[in-house]
Amino acid sequence: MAKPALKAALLSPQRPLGDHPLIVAGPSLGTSTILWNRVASLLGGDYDVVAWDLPGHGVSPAASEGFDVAALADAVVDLVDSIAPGENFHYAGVSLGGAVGLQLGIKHGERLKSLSVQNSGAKIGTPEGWLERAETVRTQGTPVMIQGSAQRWFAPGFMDREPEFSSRLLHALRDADRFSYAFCCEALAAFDVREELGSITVPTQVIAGSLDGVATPAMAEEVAGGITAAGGTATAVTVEGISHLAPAEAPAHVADLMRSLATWAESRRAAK
Ligand SMILES: O=C(O)CCC(=O)CC(=O)O
Repeated sequence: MAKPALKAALLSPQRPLGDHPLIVAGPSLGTSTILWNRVASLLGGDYDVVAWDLPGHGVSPAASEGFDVAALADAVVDLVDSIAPGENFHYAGVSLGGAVGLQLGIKHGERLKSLSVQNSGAKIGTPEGWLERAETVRTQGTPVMIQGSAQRWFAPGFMDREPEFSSRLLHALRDADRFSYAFCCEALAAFDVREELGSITVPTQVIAGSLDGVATPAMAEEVAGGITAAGGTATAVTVEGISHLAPAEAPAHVADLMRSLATWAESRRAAK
């Protein structure tokens, strides 16, 4: 599988990297680094926050061939090495970005200080569903997804309360490259790490939205359970009243959870 090229945006204040712990944040399918703006503004005083974009989304170039979630995880490590060579980092990701986080924990665990998996799972949806979506978007473009994704992404009332922010997120979906979006769907079709969760040893939190029908609280419990069953450290938390985009819908709660995990993981590393 080809390793796609990823680009990222620094969401914390401009300053030399390295004086603060690094948080690397990953998007859900169809969104961009915008997803992390609010959490980054809450954490950016104490952490360097770098958010990456999926191929053909936001600032990342379109992919010309398919990739899997493992290749995305490899590309995230390359990205980190290009801005902070060899540095260990806290990782947070939503849905497909969370799947990349699980893959990082499995394959590149030595690089992670902590892992925050949000609105995600060890397997998301069905291969048939993703392959059908890939074909639809390849032939009709990403605008065909806007209505359905808006319903899945946001809890009822969010778009009325936050018209500008929700519209920016949906514009990222409209502007995404259709072929890259389809490749992402195919990567999700092939993604299933339920049998590999036990190899994740980095401290992990799994955040679910109580109204998320894509990545349910039960899926978050499954991830945390798979890690703890093998002796790892993981907790599952359900945030009430939100759907599929936790950092957009509940930024203060998510930032608090991420800060708690990162602080605890840093102090545990310092004590070793
Ligand atoms: O959000 C993801 O990364 C995968 C799930 C999804 O595509 C949600 C949606 O737009 O239907």
